[in-house]
Amino acid sequence: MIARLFIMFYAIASYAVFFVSFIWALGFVGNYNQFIAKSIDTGPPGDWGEAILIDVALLALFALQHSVMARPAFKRWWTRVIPAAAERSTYVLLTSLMLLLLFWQWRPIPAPVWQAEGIVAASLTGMHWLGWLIVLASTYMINHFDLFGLRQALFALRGTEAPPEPFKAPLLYRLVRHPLMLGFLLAFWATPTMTVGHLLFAVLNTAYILVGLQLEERDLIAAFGETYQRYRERVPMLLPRLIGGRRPAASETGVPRAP
Ligand SMILES: C[S@@+](CC[C@H](N)C(=O)[O-])C[C@H]1O[C@@H](n2cnc3c(N)ncnc32)[C@H](O)[C@@H]1O
Repeated sequence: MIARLFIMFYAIASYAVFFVSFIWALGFVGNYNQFIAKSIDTGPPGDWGEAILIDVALLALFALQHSVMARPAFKRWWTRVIPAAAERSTYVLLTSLMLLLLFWQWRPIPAPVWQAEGIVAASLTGMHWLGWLIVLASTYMINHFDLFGLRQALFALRGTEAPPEPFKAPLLYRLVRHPLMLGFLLAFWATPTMTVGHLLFAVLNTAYILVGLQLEERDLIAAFGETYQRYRERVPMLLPRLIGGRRPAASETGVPRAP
């Protein structure tokens, strides 16, 4: 019972660290210096070469941890070392710590790339916040409490193991297969003030998201098989179809097409 309570406490503590990193992420990317200690463009402009080297290293470190620890093979090995119920919380905790390190150590390159004014600036700020809203909403469409390890800890507290989450495609997941990542892309790119440092952050994160999604989809196909394959054929990856879209083939729906 003590061990189960400890896992629950660990899951809540990891969630609290995630919460801090998420709030800092909002302030970091949006440059809200009045609320947070350091944002993407704050700090004295230093040497570009050194800044690029450090920023790329920080993002690479985050990408490595975030992708390696998400793979099923790593999880199988890792859950021989730590309790299965604490695996997701550990992932959340280490990811959040990596993000805090990145925000803290990020070197700004504040040279401007674009500066929007008036209605364009307001629209970009609106799209930026829409992106964050999509990120948060998407976690609830999958299962917020499972993604952040709280569900697994709660099951452990009751003395059972959480069953794996089934395939889901509600709401935004009917428009694109990865709304959460689409939200991040909006939040990173839609800004009235784009600097060289911010552009580096947006470009590298976009590349990482595109590579990460290949790995995630490989795992999703292994987990959900034919169901995910059909979903993949029917629903675009990141950009929603604006009008109509392709009619699903009979093989995708199981229902013969009307002539
Ligand atoms: C951080 S979430 C990102 C989900 C998705 N890539 C997105 O951008 O909206 C990653 C987790 O969601 C799960 N996942 C992704 N798509 C799913 C789906 N359609 N149904 C159930 N789980 C899904 C993956 O297995 C993974 O554990």
